[in-house]
Amino acid sequence: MSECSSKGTCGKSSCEGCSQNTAKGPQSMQVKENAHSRVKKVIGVVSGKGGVGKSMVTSLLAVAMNRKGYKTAIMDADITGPSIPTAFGLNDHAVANDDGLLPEVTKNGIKVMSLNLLLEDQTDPVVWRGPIISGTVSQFWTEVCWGDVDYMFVDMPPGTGDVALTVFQSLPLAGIVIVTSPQELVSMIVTKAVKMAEMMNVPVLGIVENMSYFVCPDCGKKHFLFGTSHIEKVAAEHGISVIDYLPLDPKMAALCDEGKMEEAPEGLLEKMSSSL
Ligand SMILES: Nc1ncnc2c1ncn2[C@@H]1O[C@H](COP(=O)(O)OP(=O)(O)OP(=O)(O)O)[C@@H](O)[C@H]1O
Repeated sequence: MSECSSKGTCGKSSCEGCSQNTAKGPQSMQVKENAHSRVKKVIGVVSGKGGVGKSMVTSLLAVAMNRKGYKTAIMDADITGPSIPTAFGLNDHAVANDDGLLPEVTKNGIKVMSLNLLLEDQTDPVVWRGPIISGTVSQFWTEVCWGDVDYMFVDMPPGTGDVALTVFQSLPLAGIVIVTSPQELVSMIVTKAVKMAEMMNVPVLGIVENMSYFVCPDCGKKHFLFGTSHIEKVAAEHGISVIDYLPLDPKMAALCDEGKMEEAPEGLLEKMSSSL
Protein backbone atom coordinates (compact mmCIF):
# COMPACT_ATOMS: atom_id res chain seq x y z
CA MET A 1 0.00 0.00 0.00
CA SER A 2 1.22 3.53 -0.64
CA GLU A 3 2.46 5.43 2.40
CA CYS A 4 0.09 8.12 3.70
CA SER A 5 1.75 11.54 3.69
CA SER A 6 -0.49 12.75 6.56
CA LYS A 7 0.69 10.01 8.87
CA GLY A 8 1.29 11.35 12.35
CA THR A 9 -0.74 14.54 11.89
CA CYS A 10 -4.09 13.01 10.89
CA GLY A 11 -6.77 12.61 13.54
CA LYS A 12 -9.20 10.57 11.38
CA SER A 13 -10.04 7.04 12.41
CA SER A 14 -10.56 5.92 8.80
CA CYS A 15 -9.04 6.86 5.42
CA GLU A 16 -12.46 6.98 3.77
CA GLY A 17 -13.06 10.24 1.94
CA CYS A 18 -9.52 11.47 2.55
CA SER A 19 -7.86 13.27 -0.37
CA GLN A 20 -4.53 11.63 0.59
CA ASN A 21 -6.08 8.23 0.01
CA THR A 22 -4.93 7.81 -3.59
CA ALA A 23 -4.65 4.04 -3.60
CA LYS A 24 -7.28 2.66 -5.97
CA GLY A 25 -8.90 -0.76 -6.34
CA PRO A 26 -6.70 -3.83 -6.51
CA GLN A 27 -3.48 -1.78 -6.46
CA SER A 28 -4.09 -1.09 -2.81
CA MET A 29 -3.70 -4.77 -1.90
CA GLN A 30 -0.25 -5.18 -3.43
CA VAL A 31 2.34 -6.66 -1.12
CA LYS A 32 5.85 -5.29 -0.80
CA GLU A 33 8.54 -7.07 -2.76
CA ASN A 34 11.57 -8.39 -0.93
CA ALA A 35 14.17 -5.72 -0.18
CA HIS A 36 16.63 -7.67 -2.36
CA SER A 37 14.36 -7.85 -5.41
CA ARG A 38 14.24 -5.44 -8.32
CA VAL A 39 11.70 -6.94 -10.70
CA LYS A 40 10.87 -4.71 -13.67
CA LYS A 41 7.99 -6.52 -15.37
CA VAL A 42 5.67 -9.22 -14.01
CA ILE A 43 3.56 -11.15 -16.50
CA GLY A 44 0.91 -13.67 -15.42
CA VAL A 45 0.20 -16.74 -17.53
CA VAL A 46 -3.37 -17.92 -17.05
CA SER A 47 -5.70 -20.58 -18.40
CA GLY A 48 -9.37 -21.29 -17.99
CA LYS A 49 -8.81 -24.91 -17.06
CA GLY A 50 -6.03 -27.35 -16.28
CA GLY A 51 -3.82 -29.24 -18.66
CA VAL A 52 -3.93 -26.86 -21.63
CA GLY A 53 -0.20 -26.15 -21.51
CA LYS A 54 0.02 -23.10 -19.27
CA SER A 55 3.27 -24.28 -17.67
CA MET A 56 4.64 -25.15 -21.11
CA VAL A 57 3.88 -21.64 -22.39
CA THR A 58 5.25 -20.02 -19.20
CA SER A 59 8.47 -21.96 -19.66
CA LEU A 60 8.73 -21.11 -23.36
CA LEU A 61 8.15 -17.41 -22.70
CA ALA A 62 10.90 -17.43 -20.08
CA VAL A 63 13.30 -19.32 -22.35
CA ALA A 64 12.54 -16.88 -25.18
CA MET A 65 13.29 -13.79 -23.10
CA ASN A 66 16.35 -15.39 -21.52
CA ARG A 67 17.72 -16.14 -25.01
CA LYS A 68 17.19 -12.49 -25.91
CA GLY A 69 19.51 -11.57 -23.08
CA TYR A 70 16.94 -10.42 -20.50
CA LYS A 71 17.27 -11.37 -16.85
CA THR A 72 14.34 -13.73 -16.50
CA ALA A 73 12.50 -15.46 -13.68
CA ILE A 74 9.56 -17.79 -13.17
CA MET A 75 7.35 -17.77 -10.10
CA ASP A 76 5.47 -21.06 -9.97
CA ALA A 77 2.19 -19.99 -8.40
CA ASP A 78 0.56 -23.30 -9.30
CA ILE A 79 1.12 -24.42 -5.72
CA THR A 80 -0.79 -27.70 -5.78
CA GLY A 81 0.45 -28.76 -9.22
CA PRO A 82 3.92 -27.27 -9.59
CA SER A 83 5.61 -28.42 -12.77
CA ILE A 84 8.22 -25.75 -13.54
CA PRO A 85 11.17 -27.37 -11.66
CA THR A 86 10.64 -30.62 -13.60
CA ALA A 87 10.51 -28.78 -16.94
CA PHE A 88 13.94 -27.26 -16.20
CA GLY A 89 15.49 -30.28 -14.49
CA LEU A 90 15.76 -28.55 -11.10
CA ASN A 91 16.00 -31.14 -8.34
CA ASP A 92 17.86 -29.36 -5.54
CA HIS A 93 16.19 -27.74 -2.60
CA ALA A 94 16.03 -23.94 -2.52
CA VAL A 95 18.08 -22.49 0.30
CA ALA A 96 17.67 -19.38 2.44
CA ASN A 97 20.04 -16.84 3.94
CA ASP A 98 19.43 -13.95 6.35
CA ASP A 99 17.85 -11.86 3.58
CA GLY A 100 15.27 -14.46 2.53
CA LEU A 101 14.76 -17.42 0.26
CA LEU A 102 17.02 -17.78 -2.78
CA PRO A 103 15.55 -18.92 -6.10
CA GLU A 104 17.07 -21.91 -7.88
CA VAL A 105 18.75 -21.05 -11.18
CA THR A 106 18.46 -23.05 -14.41
CA LYS A 107 21.38 -24.01 -16.64
CA ASN A 108 21.01 -20.83 -18.73
CA GLY A 109 20.28 -18.52 -15.82
CA ILE A 110 16.48 -18.40 -15.36
CA LYS A 111 15.58 -17.92 -11.70
CA VAL A 112 12.82 -20.19 -10.40
CA MET A 113 10.82 -20.41 -7.20
CA SER A 114 8.31 -23.18 -6.74
CA LEU A 115 6.84 -25.04 -3.81
CA ASN A 116 8.41 -28.20 -5.20
CA LEU A 117 11.82 -26.70 -4.45
CA LEU A 118 10.83 -26.45 -0.79
CA LEU A 119 9.16 -29.81 -0.22
CA GLU A 120 11.03 -32.62 1.46
CA ASP A 121 9.93 -34.93 -1.34
CA GLN A 122 8.66 -33.54 -4.69
CA THR A 123 5.93 -36.19 -4.73
CA ASP A 124 4.47 -35.02 -1.40
CA PRO A 125 0.94 -33.73 -2.02
CA VAL A 126 0.13 -30.20 -0.92
CA VAL A 127 -3.05 -30.69 1.09
CA TRP A 128 -3.56 -27.10 2.14
CA ARG A 129 -6.57 -24.82 2.47
CA GLY A 130 -6.97 -21.93 0.01
CA PRO A 131 -5.78 -19.11 2.31
CA ILE A 132 -2.53 -20.97 3.10
CA ILE A 133 -1.89 -21.54 -0.60
CA SER A 134 -2.60 -17.88 -1.38
CA GLY A 135 -0.30 -16.84 1.48
CA THR A 136 2.48 -18.93 -0.03
CA VAL A 137 2.16 -17.09 -3.36
CA SER A 138 2.40 -13.73 -1.58
CA GLN A 139 5.49 -14.99 0.25
CA PHE A 140 7.09 -15.90 -3.06
CA TRP A 141 7.04 -12.14 -3.67
CA THR A 142 7.85 -10.87 -0.19
CA GLU A 143 10.30 -13.49 1.07
CA VAL A 144 12.23 -14.46 -2.06
CA CYS A 145 15.36 -12.48 -2.95
CA TRP A 146 14.84 -12.30 -6.71
CA GLY A 147 17.65 -9.83 -7.34
CA ASP A 148 17.58 -8.00 -10.70
CA VAL A 149 14.90 -9.35 -13.02
CA ASP A 150 13.73 -7.81 -16.31
CA TYR A 151 10.86 -10.26 -16.89
CA MET A 152 9.14 -12.44 -14.33
CA PHE A 153 6.56 -14.93 -15.58
CA VAL A 154 4.01 -16.20 -13.07
CA ASP A 155 2.62 -19.66 -13.78
CA MET A 156 -0.84 -19.24 -12.30
CA PRO A 157 -3.12 -22.04 -11.15
CA PRO A 158 -5.88 -22.79 -13.68
CA GLY A 159 -9.15 -20.92 -13.44
CA THR A 160 -10.20 -17.73 -11.72
CA GLY A 161 -10.18 -18.88 -8.09
CA ASP A 162 -8.58 -17.89 -4.84
CA VAL A 163 -4.91 -18.07 -5.81
CA ALA A 164 -5.39 -16.39 -9.18
CA LEU A 165 -7.13 -13.57 -7.32
CA THR A 166 -4.19 -13.30 -4.91
CA VAL A 167 -1.74 -12.99 -7.80
CA PHE A 168 -3.88 -10.31 -9.47
CA GLN A 169 -4.23 -8.38 -6.21
CA SER A 170 -0.84 -8.85 -4.61
CA LEU A 171 1.64 -8.58 -7.46
CA PRO A 172 2.25 -5.58 -9.74
CA LEU A 173 1.17 -7.39 -12.91
CA ALA A 174 2.09 -5.62 -16.14
CA GLY A 175 -0.24 -7.91 -18.04
CA ILE A 176 -1.43 -11.46 -18.58
CA VAL A 177 -1.09 -13.99 -21.37
CA ILE A 178 -4.06 -16.35 -21.75
CA VAL A 179 -3.38 -19.94 -22.81
CA THR A 180 -6.12 -22.01 -24.43
CA SER A 181 -6.38 -25.16 -26.45
CA PRO A 182 -8.80 -25.56 -29.35
CA GLN A 183 -11.00 -28.16 -27.69
CA GLU A 184 -11.87 -25.89 -24.81
CA LEU A 185 -15.14 -24.04 -24.61
CA VAL A 186 -12.93 -21.25 -25.86
CA SER A 187 -15.36 -18.39 -25.99
CA MET A 188 -16.65 -18.81 -22.43
CA ILE A 189 -13.29 -19.55 -20.89
CA VAL A 190 -11.41 -16.73 -22.59
CA THR A 191 -14.22 -14.33 -21.75
CA LYS A 192 -13.99 -15.27 -18.07
CA ALA A 193 -10.23 -14.65 -18.02
CA VAL A 194 -10.59 -11.36 -19.92
CA LYS A 195 -13.33 -10.18 -17.57
CA MET A 196 -11.26 -11.03 -14.52
CA ALA A 197 -8.32 -9.08 -15.93
CA GLU A 198 -10.63 -6.14 -16.61
CA MET A 199 -11.99 -6.25 -13.07
CA MET A 200 -8.44 -6.23 -11.75
CA ASN A 201 -7.30 -3.47 -14.11
CA VAL A 202 -4.65 -5.66 -15.71
CA PRO A 203 -4.11 -5.59 -19.51
CA VAL A 204 -4.38 -8.78 -21.56
CA LEU A 205 -1.22 -9.00 -23.67
CA GLY A 206 -2.63 -11.72 -25.91
CA ILE A 207 -3.72 -15.33 -26.30
CA VAL A 208 -1.62 -18.38 -27.10
CA GLU A 209 -3.48 -21.31 -28.60
CA ASN A 210 -1.61 -24.44 -27.58
CA MET A 211 -2.00 -27.89 -29.18
CA SER A 212 -3.45 -26.03 -32.11
CA TYR A 213 -2.41 -28.53 -34.78
CA PHE A 214 -0.22 -31.55 -35.38
CA VAL A 215 2.32 -31.79 -38.18
CA CYS A 216 2.56 -35.31 -39.62
CA PRO A 217 6.22 -36.37 -39.34
CA ASP A 218 5.89 -38.43 -42.56
CA CYS A 219 4.12 -36.11 -45.01
CA GLY A 220 4.53 -32.73 -43.24
CA LYS A 221 0.80 -32.00 -43.52
CA LYS A 222 -0.88 -29.97 -40.76
CA HIS A 223 -3.78 -31.74 -39.05
CA PHE A 224 -6.23 -29.82 -36.88
CA LEU A 225 -6.98 -32.65 -34.48
CA PHE A 226 -9.47 -30.75 -32.37
CA GLY A 227 -11.31 -29.14 -35.26
CA THR A 228 -11.26 -25.61 -36.60
CA SER A 229 -9.96 -22.96 -34.26
CA HIS A 230 -12.34 -20.15 -33.22
CA ILE A 231 -9.74 -18.25 -31.30
CA GLU A 232 -9.23 -15.50 -33.89
CA LYS A 233 -12.92 -14.57 -33.68
CA VAL A 234 -13.02 -14.72 -29.88
CA ALA A 235 -9.88 -12.60 -29.60
CA ALA A 236 -11.29 -10.03 -32.02
CA GLU A 237 -14.49 -9.80 -29.95
CA HIS A 238 -12.37 -8.74 -26.99
CA GLY A 239 -9.99 -6.55 -28.97
CA ILE A 240 -6.97 -8.68 -28.14
CA SER A 241 -4.49 -10.46 -30.37
CA VAL A 242 -3.52 -14.09 -30.82
CA ILE A 243 0.18 -14.18 -30.05
CA ASP A 244 0.84 -17.61 -31.49
CA TYR A 245 -0.47 -21.06 -32.37
CA LEU A 246 1.67 -23.86 -30.95
CA PRO A 247 1.62 -27.36 -32.40
CA LEU A 248 0.92 -30.51 -30.45
CA ASP A 249 4.42 -31.92 -30.58
CA PRO A 250 5.59 -35.05 -28.74
CA LYS A 251 9.13 -33.64 -28.84
CA MET A 252 7.97 -30.72 -26.71
CA ALA A 253 6.37 -33.05 -24.17
CA ALA A 254 9.62 -35.03 -24.06
CA LEU A 255 11.74 -31.89 -23.51
CA CYS A 256 9.44 -30.97 -20.63
CA ASP A 257 9.56 -34.45 -19.05
CA GLU A 258 13.35 -34.59 -19.40
CA GLY A 259 13.86 -31.16 -17.84
CA LYS A 260 15.24 -29.72 -21.08
CA MET A 261 12.91 -26.85 -21.85
CA GLU A 262 15.90 -24.62 -22.53
CA GLU A 263 16.61 -26.74 -25.61
CA ALA A 264 13.26 -25.81 -27.22
CA PRO A 265 13.63 -25.04 -30.94
CA GLU A 266 14.06 -21.37 -31.85
CA GLY A 267 11.09 -21.31 -34.23
CA LEU A 268 8.64 -21.95 -31.41
CA LEU A 269 9.69 -18.89 -29.51
CA GLU A 270 10.05 -16.08 -32.01
CA LYS A 271 6.48 -14.77 -32.10
CA MET A 272 6.01 -15.18 -28.38
CA SER A 273 9.04 -13.16 -27.38
CA SER A 274 8.41 -10.38 -29.88
CA SER A 275 4.83 -9.96 -28.57
CA LEU A 276 6.09 -8.83 -25.17
N1 LIG B 1 2.20 -28.26 -27.43
C1 LIG B 1 2.40 -29.38 -26.74
N2 LIG B 1 2.82 -30.51 -27.35
C2 LIG B 1 3.00 -31.65 -26.65
N3 LIG B 1 2.78 -31.77 -25.33
C3 LIG B 1 2.37 -30.67 -24.67
C4 LIG B 1 2.16 -29.43 -25.33
N4 LIG B 1 1.74 -28.53 -24.40
C5 LIG B 1 1.71 -29.18 -23.23
N5 LIG B 1 2.08 -30.46 -23.38
C6 LIG B 1 2.16 -31.49 -22.33
O1 LIG B 1 0.87 -31.58 -21.74
C7 LIG B 1 0.99 -31.72 -20.33
C8 LIG B 1 0.27 -30.57 -19.63
O2 LIG B 1 0.95 -29.37 -19.95
P1 LIG B 1 1.17 -28.24 -18.85
O3 LIG B 1 1.64 -28.83 -17.56
O4 LIG B 1 1.97 -27.17 -19.47
O5 LIG B 1 -0.34 -27.77 -18.67
P2 LIG B 1 -0.97 -26.82 -17.58
O6 LIG B 1 -2.06 -26.10 -18.25
O7 LIG B 1 0.08 -26.00 -16.94
O8 LIG B 1 -1.50 -27.89 -16.55
P3 LIG B 1 -1.94 -27.63 -15.03
O9 LIG B 1 -3.26 -27.00 -15.12
O10 LIG B 1 -1.96 -29.00 -14.45
O11 LIG B 1 -0.91 -26.75 -14.41
C9 LIG B 1 2.48 -31.76 -20.01
O12 LIG B 1 2.88 -33.10 -19.94
C10 LIG B 1 3.12 -31.09 -21.22
O13 LIG B 1 4.42 -31.57 -21.48
